[in-house]
Amino acid sequence: MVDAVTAQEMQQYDHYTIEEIGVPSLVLMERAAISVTEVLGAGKFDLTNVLVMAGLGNNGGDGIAIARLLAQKGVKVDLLVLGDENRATVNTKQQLTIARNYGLPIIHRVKDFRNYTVIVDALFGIGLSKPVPVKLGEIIKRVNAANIPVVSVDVPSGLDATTGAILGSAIRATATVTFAYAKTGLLQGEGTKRAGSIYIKDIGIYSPEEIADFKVGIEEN
Ligand SMILES: NC(=O)C1=CN([C@@H]2O[C@H](COP(=O)(O)OP(=O)(O)OC[C@H]3O[C@@H](n4cnc5c(N)ncnc54)[C@H](O)[C@@H]3O)[C@@H](O)[C@H]2O)[C@H](O)CC1
Ligand SMILES: [K+]
Repeated sequence: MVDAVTAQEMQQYDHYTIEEIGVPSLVLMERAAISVTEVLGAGKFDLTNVLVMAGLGNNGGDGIAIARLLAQKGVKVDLLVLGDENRATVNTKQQLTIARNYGLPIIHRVKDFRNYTVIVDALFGIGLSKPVPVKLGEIIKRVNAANIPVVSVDVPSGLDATTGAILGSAIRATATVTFAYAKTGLLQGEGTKRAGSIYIKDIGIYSPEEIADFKVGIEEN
């Protein structure tokens, strides 16, 4: 049984699942978004007025999909997209197209984060390897100062998913919904203080070892 993985190991498992097994990355993104929406809707969070903060990487893509799923359930949600959309990943651009086709309004700045009842943090995930850009660091500080419950997607944004170090500034989450396996950075360093309650969600990504076990199990049946 795999305990916790580094960002690099998770990227390898992600790549293996997409390239070798053949699960499309947008399917993984959709399952990731559904798993976070389930945690949000499980009763621990007040969904009266939700803010989703999305970056340009695939973590942001998860966030945009979450906002769309919440809106389709009739939840009042604002979708804040930070950065130049032209620099977004392919999957995140696709999520923006889908969100717009469903008529989701997209905002690019927030006056007062205290107006929301819960904030979904999808700025950065396991792909962050250098200090967060200054402007986004300021936003992270304002969110932390607002003392509104925050649910982080995969890892608290600004945290190194492997070491648990803070890369400039990092979100202080009430809960973190992480995909497939815990990340070593959530269990050490500043990670233990920033992650909040950790939910590990199966979204269809497994280590090659676990897939090998599957095959054995299936053959024996
Ligand atoms: N591996 C999986 O299990 C799956 C992961 N998913 C999600 O994808 C992220 C990882 O996405 P990636 O594109 O590699 O990087 P990040 O989203 O973590 O972004 C970090 C990277 O992007 C640049 N960046 C992003 N936003 C900005 C911005 N506004 N300004 C400047 N730069 C920005 C930055 O350079 C960073 O280096 C993973 O955590 C999961 O959430 C899939 O959705 C499902 C499968
Ligand atoms: K995040």
